[in-house]
Amino acid sequence: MNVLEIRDLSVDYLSGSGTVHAVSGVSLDLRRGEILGLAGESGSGKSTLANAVSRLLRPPAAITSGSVVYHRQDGTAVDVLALGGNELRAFRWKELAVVFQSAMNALNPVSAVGAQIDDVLRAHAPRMSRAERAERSVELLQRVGISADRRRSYPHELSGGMRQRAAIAIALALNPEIIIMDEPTTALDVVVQRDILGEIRALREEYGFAVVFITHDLSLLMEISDRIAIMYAGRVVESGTAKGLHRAPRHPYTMGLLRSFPRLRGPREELLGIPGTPPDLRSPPPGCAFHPRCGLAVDECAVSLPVLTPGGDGEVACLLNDGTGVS
Ligand SMILES: Nc1ncnc2c1ncn2[C@@H]1O[C@H](COP(=O)(O)OP(=O)(O)OP(=O)(O)O)[C@@H](O)[C@H]1O
Repeated sequence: MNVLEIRDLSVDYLSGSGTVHAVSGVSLDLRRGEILGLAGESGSGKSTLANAVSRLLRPPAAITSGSVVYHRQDGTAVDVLALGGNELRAFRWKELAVVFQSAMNALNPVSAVGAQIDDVLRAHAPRMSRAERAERSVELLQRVGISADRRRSYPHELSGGMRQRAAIAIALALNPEIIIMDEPTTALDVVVQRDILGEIRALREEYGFAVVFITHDLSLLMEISDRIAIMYAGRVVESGTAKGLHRAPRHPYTMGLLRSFPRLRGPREELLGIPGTPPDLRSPPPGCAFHPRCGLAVDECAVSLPVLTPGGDGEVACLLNDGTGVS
């Protein structure tokens, strides 16, 4: 059962030096209660996609095609891109909340964290009494591992990990169905990062929300996600279960990403990385955008744009995917 359906979504940035095709024809499903990881190098369009879905895009960004449909528990479908005014305000927080990379930027520096939860509740749950809001703020902070007495702390008085936890508590305030997390742990050290990943999974079990978790670190995504979609140059090039992608990646780019990050568990391996740099999205290479960097490319890769076709336990867009995997 899908909670969100993205179809053929394209987003451009209109700039003086040319149009940046940041997201091109992306179709993705988010299932109710799952953690969907979105991976890809910097500039692959992950944040643009997330911002389009959460309606946070600002000019010069423009959605040039596609649709985003949100399915409520009661069966009604919401055309997210058509929401405006009060409907959009209600959609954010109540149905979809976002946690950004830098909690310092997302949190209000001049307001205590408890008060910030209170603000969200006051704006979006007007029937709650002051006492109920205070109780809920403490409960949420405690739930993410922040003691009740820290509710009067300002963001700068908290560690990076605590700030990120506070941002998660605020996102949880109205019990949304979807939480989008854009690099929520990137700035944190590995131990804190792992604690928070564990916490997110536990919260998901408890509250049942679905998560879109964005990071460039594929090995980290393997730890937390149920399914993963890999983006390259604005397109999804492979998707599958975390287990499937880990065991048998099919797209040469996925293989490269897997070799680019140290695994959080398991034996040490040599990190190889991916040669070359991501393409300029004002004029991406013809055919498969990855072909100039791909060690397995054949002549046709420079000509034909591969479409997503079933592969492994998901889909892959690679001409070399013949159903048995690239070897
Ligand atoms: N305001 C903007 N104006 C023009 N181009 C932009 C703007 N914002 C992003 N882009 C371009 O859009 C493309 C996608 O960027 P986006 O931030 O979505 O990628 P990302 O995968 O989230 O990268 P990162 O991990 O660095 O956040 C990049 O080529 C980027 O340079």
